[in-house]
Amino acid sequence: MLKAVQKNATKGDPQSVISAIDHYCRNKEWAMNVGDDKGLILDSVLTEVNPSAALELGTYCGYSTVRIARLLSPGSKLITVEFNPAFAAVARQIIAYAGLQDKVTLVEGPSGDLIPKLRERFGVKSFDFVFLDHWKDRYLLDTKLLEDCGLLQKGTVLLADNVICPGTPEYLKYVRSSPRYESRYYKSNLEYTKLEDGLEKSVFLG
Ligand SMILES: CCNc1ncnc2c1ncn2[C@@H]1O[C@H](/C=C/CNC(=O)c2cc(-c3ccc(F)cc3)cc(O)c2O)[C@@H](O)[C@H]1O
Ligand SMILES: [Mg+2]
Repeated sequence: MLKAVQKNATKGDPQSVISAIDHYCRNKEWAMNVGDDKGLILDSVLTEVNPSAALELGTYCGYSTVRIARLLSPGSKLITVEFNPAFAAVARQIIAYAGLQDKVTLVEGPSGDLIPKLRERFGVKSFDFVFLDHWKDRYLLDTKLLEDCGLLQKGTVLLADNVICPGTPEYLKYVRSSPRYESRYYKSNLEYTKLEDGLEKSVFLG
């Protein structure tokens, strides 16, 4: 994937990096990026929120990191968390190739350990936007951790990938039944396939 970006994308042009990855994953080797269909929903929710502090759980190769960072207003920041050093190394190169390294802080380590340290280490008061795309059975735990650490504020938008496939049943149940969230499902399809998948947008009500 990294080679495909370096070969086919234009340095400093995030859209060309996104297109190169999508082309590679459609034609050469499938990969678990949020992809272009769900990516358009991510783009529209992000543009609507226009966050000054955004968090991504599960960088993987940095595809959604680039999608998010390219739409951030000047001075806004994205913190992305990845615990696999090999994926983090690839993501750093893809983010840099897109020219977005100044907007993105990639933190290596498990989200469970890092979330409680984000305030002291990065001066984050709270997040306006959180993209969840890491292990599906950790969405709920980490959402509760973000609540407990006071990193969510009234109006914070959580956007969760894969709520249908592979699925995040306990997370969905929580955000859809909790009085502290206003939740909505965006139907789409699993990246680079015709299978159904979707994103769940949940607004924290405080
Ligand atoms: C331990 C929890 N904390 C974590 N802290 C930091 N990074 C974490 C964490 N978990 C996982 N990660 C990282 O996030 C990424 C994991 C993503 C998991 N995603 C999926 O399993 C996934 C899987 C599919 C999928 C769908 C259909 C299939 F047939 C096969 C796969 C589609 C997707 O869009 C997916 O996001 C990796 O880079 C991993 O190293
Ligand atoms: Mg995903």
